[in-house]
Amino acid sequence: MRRVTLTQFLIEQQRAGRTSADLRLLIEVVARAVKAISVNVSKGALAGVLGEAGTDNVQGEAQKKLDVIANEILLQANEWGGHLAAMASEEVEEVHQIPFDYPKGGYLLLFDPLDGSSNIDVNISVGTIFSVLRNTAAGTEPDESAFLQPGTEQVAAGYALYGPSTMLVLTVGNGVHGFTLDREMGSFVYTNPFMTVPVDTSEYAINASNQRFWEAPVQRYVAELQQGEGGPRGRDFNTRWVASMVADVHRILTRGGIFMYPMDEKCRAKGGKLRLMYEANPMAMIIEQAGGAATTGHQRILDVVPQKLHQRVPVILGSLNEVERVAAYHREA
Ligand SMILES: O=P(O)(O)OC[C@H]1O[C@](O)(COP(=O)(O)O)[C@@H](O)[C@@H]1O
Ligand SMILES: [Mg+2]
Ligand SMILES: [Mg+2]
Repeated sequence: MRRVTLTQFLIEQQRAGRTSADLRLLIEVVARAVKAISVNVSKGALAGVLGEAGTDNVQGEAQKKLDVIANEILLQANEWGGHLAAMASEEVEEVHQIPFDYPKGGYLLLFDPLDGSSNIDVNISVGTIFSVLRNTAAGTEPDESAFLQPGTEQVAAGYALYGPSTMLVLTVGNGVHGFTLDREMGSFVYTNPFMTVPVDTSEYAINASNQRFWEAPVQRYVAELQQGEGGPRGRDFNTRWVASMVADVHRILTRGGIFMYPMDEKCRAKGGKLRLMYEANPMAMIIEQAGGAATTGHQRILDVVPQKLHQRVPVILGSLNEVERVAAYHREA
């Protein structure tokens, strides 16, 4: 099979009028930053990048060294790129402006620089998640309100998975495409065209230790799965929980499944666990582009009108028929 690189794939998307030259170049800059993060992640203790950074982020979470390193790599690479009006990151409270003397562009980039932080020190797959919006705000320094666009307004979304191999999975609104990093060549090679999520599945992902905090619809749904063949579902279900959203979602994109971080009594005050703008929205766009579905339980995630940059939402996504069943249980409740 002819080896196609990410650059060639994006040029073909541009020729087909699916991306602008600026968006193509922006994605290339993100891909370069991902390669640098991948080098740091794969070096681990050899590069002294494991452990706590000794600082907290806007979420009040203790930052890992790699959270800070990955954030710096993405900020620096994209500041210089010339395709952005501004950026937002899980690790930075305010909107990150492009330095005044740097060229600016028409896009807004949002990212979770290191997803699955609790797995860094135990050498389990982690990732990076990103989302791209158009800058609709007038003026040179977009503020938070410029970013508060529903997920339907995303022009691109993607994630990097730092696992046994490093992969980049993205959509520009024309299906979902996977690329594997060829470390010798130093480039991403097109390995997974048009990834799709099977509509049915027998595999679910949820942090079961939160069961006592779940709402009735999720209690009911998971109880039925656990009853297996002898229960109302009439077949057995298996479970997986990596606790790195990127890794759990990648498994679902590869072989199907349902991922749930629903509303529960533990995270109700915060509105949920996962962040809308740089975790839920990009993953929802990818899953929908792959034929799956993504809901808060009560609403399609991509239709949520954001109120705050670091807002959290319940997330239920994956194989269409299972996600619709969970949404139906919420309607019935
Ligand atoms: O520790 P828990 O409750 O299982 O939560 C795991 C979830 O938290 C996250 O690690 C949150 O993301 P960050 O690591 O980027 O903060 C998700 O990747 C994952 O799905
Ligand atoms: Mg995350
Ligand atoms: Mg993170």
